[in-house]
Amino acid sequence: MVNSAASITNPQVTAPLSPFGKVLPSLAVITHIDLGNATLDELEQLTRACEPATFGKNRDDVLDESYRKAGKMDPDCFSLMLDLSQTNLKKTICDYLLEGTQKKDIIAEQYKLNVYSEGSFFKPHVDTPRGDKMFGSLVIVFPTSHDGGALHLRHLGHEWIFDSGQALAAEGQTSIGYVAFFSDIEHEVAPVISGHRVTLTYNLYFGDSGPVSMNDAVSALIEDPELLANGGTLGFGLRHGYPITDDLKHVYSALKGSDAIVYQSIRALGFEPALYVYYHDWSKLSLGVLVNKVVDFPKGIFSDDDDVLTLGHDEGGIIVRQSSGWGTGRAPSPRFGGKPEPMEWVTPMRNFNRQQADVSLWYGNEASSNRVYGDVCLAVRIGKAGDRLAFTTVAEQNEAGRKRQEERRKWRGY
Ligand SMILES: O=C(O)CCC(=O)C(=O)O
Ligand SMILES: [Fe+2]
Repeated sequence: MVNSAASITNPQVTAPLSPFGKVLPSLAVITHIDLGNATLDELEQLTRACEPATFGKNRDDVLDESYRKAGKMDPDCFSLMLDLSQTNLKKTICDYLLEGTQKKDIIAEQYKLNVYSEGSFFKPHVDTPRGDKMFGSLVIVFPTSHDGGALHLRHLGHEWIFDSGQALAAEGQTSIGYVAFFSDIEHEVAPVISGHRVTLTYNLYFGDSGPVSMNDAVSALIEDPELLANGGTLGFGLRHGYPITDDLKHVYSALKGSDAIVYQSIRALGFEPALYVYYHDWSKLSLGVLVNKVVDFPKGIFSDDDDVLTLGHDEGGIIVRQSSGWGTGRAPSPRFGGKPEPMEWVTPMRNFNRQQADVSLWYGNEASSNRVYGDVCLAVRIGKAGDRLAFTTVAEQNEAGRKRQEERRKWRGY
């Protein structure tokens, strides 16, 4: 989700107004309202010119005022002086919402003008996707004073609230509020207590150069001889949240949206993307360990050189080192024999699927209580430049991990 109050001076809407609701062109009364300075009377006129808003239910548009109470005006009944291409909104949405190779063209299709006056609301719902390429919605809230009418967005137990009435009132200059969110986000407009919440909704689509070309984008990335020249691991942070239990097997078939596209594109190129929990080593920032399950970290203090990395490695994990960026020079624990595998993050790690555990570990010569964090990602092994498909397979890695785990068990005596 992105939201903000963008500074745009005097957004204006021109609307044909009629006391009869839907305006027929021949009967239309053309009125112009400056939504940056609208009077109460103008807003009431705008409200009256709207039709009751319907909502999409099983492919039908349904009118049910116990579910959605608001006014709507179709785009052929108004024209706006707000031109999205004159703002940086599409760029902002692209920067915050889209990742990696999806960061291309966005098409924002004007959908409806809505007026939520006193007592209006829209109960929890997800927007009906209009076509394969639709990935989300954008709501613009004009600076007309209102109390209540906050937009609540919910996803996997998280909730974000955008109280446009408060946010816009707090802005020093005339501004619009905006929220953009993915199509699978449940959202709700709380009842408007007073005033008028005037919004414009857009359907957001990927342009032609969007994720359909993901295969090409991933293949261009892998063909770059400077990227992991000697082979290594590419990491993709997951964009969506999934219910995680102790292993990750069930997540493969549940992958959604851009996560599914990345996964399929990589497989189509002959590589083997796999899901891992990436446990961070906070004391050595560029290092981490990829484990194909949630690690049940032991309680209690271990030997001197136990740390998150070695414990993860003992569980069959692969120690990886970010190959560029800050902190890349620090060494892993001496007990870990092999060299960490170089890793490049293609899309940043997100914490939607965070696993955490409290452990007591040795850092330097002091035992301390630590919270260990693991985030789920897709990782792909690639061979060296020129021979990218010569990579260690997931089965080979798992076998090596299993042997290591067995050795550690013997060594620890359990
Ligand atoms: O007005 C809003 O903030 C959201 C409206 C909405 O959910 C919709 O039009 O589908
Ligand atoms: Fe909606």
